[in-house]
Amino acid sequence: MPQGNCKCGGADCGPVGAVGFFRATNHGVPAALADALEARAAAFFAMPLADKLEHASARPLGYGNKSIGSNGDVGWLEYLLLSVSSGHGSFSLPPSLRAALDEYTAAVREVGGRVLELMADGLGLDRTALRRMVQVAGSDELVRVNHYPACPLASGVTGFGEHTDPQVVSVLRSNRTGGLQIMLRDGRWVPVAPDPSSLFINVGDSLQVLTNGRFRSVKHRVVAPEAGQHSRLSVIYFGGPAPSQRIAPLPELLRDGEQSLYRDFTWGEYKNAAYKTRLGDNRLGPFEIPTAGMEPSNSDHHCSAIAAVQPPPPPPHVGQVY
Ligand SMILES: O=C(O)CCC(=O)C(=O)O
Ligand SMILES: [Fe+2]
Repeated sequence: MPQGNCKCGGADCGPVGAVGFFRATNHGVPAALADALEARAAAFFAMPLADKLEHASARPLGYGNKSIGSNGDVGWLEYLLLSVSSGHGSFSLPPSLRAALDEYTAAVREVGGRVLELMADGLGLDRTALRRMVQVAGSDELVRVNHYPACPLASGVTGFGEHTDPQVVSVLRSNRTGGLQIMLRDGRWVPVAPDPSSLFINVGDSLQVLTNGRFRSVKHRVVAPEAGQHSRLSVIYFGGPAPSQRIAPLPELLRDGEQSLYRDFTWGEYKNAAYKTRLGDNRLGPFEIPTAGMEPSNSDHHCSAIAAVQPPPPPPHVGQVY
């Protein structure tokens, strides 16, 4: 970011560990906005379940509890999922929460847009080439507030099962409670040290396709806090395109003779296909074009019931860029 830093922390920035995930500091989103949202969201999640369920009518948008998507994925969490573009959807929220969400989302959306401009610059594209796909009338931008209470009875419980984010880019902030883990290219899971003053940027599946695999979406998951730990609260902005947006490797990026790794699809088609799958499935699998000498990627990863996740090995490096 022009006035910020995207730090690269050494060994894990190399070819083995380079995945589409980094931490942005000095991003310009005032801490007061995030703090206000965190307080309002905590008050919302502290309400009786019956009151919260009144906000669950707009599925898949609205309030959700333990169930993620409609295909049986569960996690130890509750959440609010809202559309940014359509004014957070049609259901009512406490006005103070809505106002805090609006203000925070506008600020973090700007960070997402600027990250996309810098990525486009770095790729030698027109500066607006990526941003204009997701920050345009009709685009499918979402904001999600996840609340993971401490699990009193067990440790290592799945809060949010492993997955990649389907959109172009995601911008995440959490409170001081950890739990987020990402998978390095060699399959190792590493914890991400929580840092409420930073924003964590994820490459989504759509950006992987647009760059023909130059930028890779990163698998991530969340382990719920244990008894005695504070709840984890995270807020994520997802930059997704308009349903009619064609998702295909950008021709400007393809070198002479370079084959597209994916067949063309629209964001609407991808979303429809993704909603029929499980969270941990390789949702790009059906769109991959097998290339000579390359196995199609494995698409039978499932992360289903609330279950203990394999504890990660000691982290080789924590908290910066992976
Ligand atoms: O809550 C988190 O830290 C991450 C959640 C997540 O990956 C998501 O909502 O897509
Ligand atoms: Fe995610």
